[in-house]
Amino acid sequence: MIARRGNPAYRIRPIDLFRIYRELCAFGRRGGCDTLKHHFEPTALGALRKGYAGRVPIVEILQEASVTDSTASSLSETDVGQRHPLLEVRDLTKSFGGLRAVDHCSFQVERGTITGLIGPNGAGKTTVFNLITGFIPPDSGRILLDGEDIGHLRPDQVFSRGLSRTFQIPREHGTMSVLENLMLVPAGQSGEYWWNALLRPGRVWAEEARHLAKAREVLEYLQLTHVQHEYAANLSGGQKKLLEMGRMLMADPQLILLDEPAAGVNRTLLQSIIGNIQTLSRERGITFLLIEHDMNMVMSLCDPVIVMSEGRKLAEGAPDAVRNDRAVLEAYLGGQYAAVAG
Ligand SMILES: Nc1ncnc2c1ncn2[C@@H]1O[C@H](COP(=O)(O)OP(=O)(O)OP(=O)(O)O)[C@@H](O)[C@H]1O
Repeated sequence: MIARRGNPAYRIRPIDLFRIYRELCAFGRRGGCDTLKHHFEPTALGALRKGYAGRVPIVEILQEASVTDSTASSLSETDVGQRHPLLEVRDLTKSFGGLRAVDHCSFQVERGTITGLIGPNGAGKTTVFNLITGFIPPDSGRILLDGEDIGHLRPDQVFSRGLSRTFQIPREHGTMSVLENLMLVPAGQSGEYWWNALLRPGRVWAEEARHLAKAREVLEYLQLTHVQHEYAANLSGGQKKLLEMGRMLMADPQLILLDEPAAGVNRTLLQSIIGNIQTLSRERGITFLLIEHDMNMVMSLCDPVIVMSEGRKLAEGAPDAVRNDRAVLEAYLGGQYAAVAG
């Protein structure tokens, strides 16, 4: 596609062109240029390197391809143009006996955002998380992840599609070390089957070495290396939340749902958690949807903010707009939100 610029240095073999096209399609579905370099698969990068023989920086090529090149523009129309939000909740409803916890609730989460989900106690936020992640089935409504209906899937199936979550109360394996907690995450490990250990020991070791390297990288990233051999049960509340985040990262998620990441966390670790969310969003293109009662955190970290009340979406918008929304203030009845709104 870029070969049509007329510069022979830009010529690409058809097979590489096909790979690039395929990867650009995948990229288009995932979100813009900024996140491309983090999502590009090694095969495509290899193809690009081969095609361009290192003459142009990869990111520059991709920006050209997706922004200015005419063939790439037609790609945008056919593929990127039909791009859907990363997560879409449509008309979701869930009752527990006579109590309607989620009541025809609809909202969207756009790629690359850190979206806040707030609302007074009992508004239905955690129930929405449980529905999205397959922990409970909806009574009605749809949940679409990247356009695919995931409303009927089990939690592990949702997880394998790149959607991870944390819980209000962390669910670490207390009698295992921090490192082991991370090593457990990758699904379908060959070592889970005893015959592989006998028949394919090399494969099992190689896989374990890969997971170990990744776990160490995640620990370093989250600054938990110093507690890697500690039992998870011995960690502080904040460290357990970081460990949960680490478990998410082991799965290379595209969307992370955080349920009250600030609850029970001291100020220092809270800054670390906030910093990690921002960096992961900016550098790895991970999208976040987070429930939080700490309004200072929500207002400084999230954009947009979705407000739920009595099972429904009450308001949505930029933090400042939501902060001054009368209906939102009323829903909180002059509680902590009103205090922040000043
Ligand atoms: N498994 C359940 N069985 C019965 N009622 C439930 C169940 N889960 C939630 N509820 C009820 O549904 C309503 C919404 O609860 P939910 O936990 O989703 O609210 P929330 O907005 O997350 O509240 P909070 O901010 O206090 O965590 C509440 O009245 C709650 O008591």
